[in-house]
Amino acid sequence: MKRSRALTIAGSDSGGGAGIQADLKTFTLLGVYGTSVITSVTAQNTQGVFAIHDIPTNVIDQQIEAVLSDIGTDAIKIGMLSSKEIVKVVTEQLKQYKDIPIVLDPVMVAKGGSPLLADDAKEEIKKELFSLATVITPNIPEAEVLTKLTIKTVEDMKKAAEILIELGPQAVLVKGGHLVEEAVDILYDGKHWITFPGKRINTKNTHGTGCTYSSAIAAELAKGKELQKAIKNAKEFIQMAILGADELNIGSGHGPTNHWKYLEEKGLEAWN
Ligand SMILES: Nc1ncnc2c1ncn2[C@@H]1O[C@H](COP(=O)(O)OP(=O)(O)OP(=O)(O)O)[C@@H](O)[C@H]1O
Ligand SMILES: Cc1ncc(CO)c(N)n1
Repeated sequence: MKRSRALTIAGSDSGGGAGIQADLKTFTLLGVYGTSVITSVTAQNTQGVFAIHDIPTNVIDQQIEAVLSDIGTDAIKIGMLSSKEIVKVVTEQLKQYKDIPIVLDPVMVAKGGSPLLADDAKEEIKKELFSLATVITPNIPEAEVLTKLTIKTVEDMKKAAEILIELGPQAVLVKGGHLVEEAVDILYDGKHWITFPGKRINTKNTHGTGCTYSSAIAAELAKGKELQKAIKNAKEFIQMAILGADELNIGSGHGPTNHWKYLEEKGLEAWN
């Protein structure tokens, strides 16, 4: 059977809950053939980040080249890009592939608070990479850093989206996982507002929710879904994964979400 293809350009999480590992699991469970470009290797588990080693930029460049010159891809998810130099090399490569949908998750800090992105890389991402994205998916703290707003409500999330759309992405999805009451996400394409509601689930096991969500959106885009439908399915995927997280009970800190849950609930329909 022919499978759609998705590429993740992100950091490695040795604990398997976030980064490249979460992305490849998500791609597989959603029926998509996954490829990867590793930007950094982190020594990480459910308790924290203990080391970060950036991959040399020429090796990142060659990974992208190796994947795209032979295998190709139907969508790209971008996660951790820890330095300005890494942002530059990824931008230069992706400028050549303007027709491939790109989901850009502007990852800045891990759940425990460890920074995953240098300050000057933030500016470079805003200036150079945002305009290549089909959708950018900041969480609330990331949207605050990018817009310098304080975000406490859905109205604040909308104000942030209005600022971020001006930086050139086709759409902005501000994620409300950090809101107190509900986990509602807001999509804005410069004209329309779409709300993706979500019940807040009370669990400490939310390591990698952002990575899993953005890679689920990329997988759905790879299968040919429109952006809105891709996000709707991905939201259902992440909600189920968070709901099932306590069953998994991995590690003693912030454990990963349950990537299998959506496939368990939907059966092979998950692959369509
Ligand atoms: N406790 C929760 N209950 C329900 N949904 C949640 C919860 N936490 C996050 N979400 C949802 O999960 C998705 C990911 O959002 P979130 O804001 O957690 O990303 P993130 O902070 O980038 O994650 P991370 O940096 O840990 O990978 C969003 O759809 C958000 O609404
Ligand atoms: C490698 C990696 N990417 C992203 C995140 C954000 O959750 C993380 N903790 N680790």
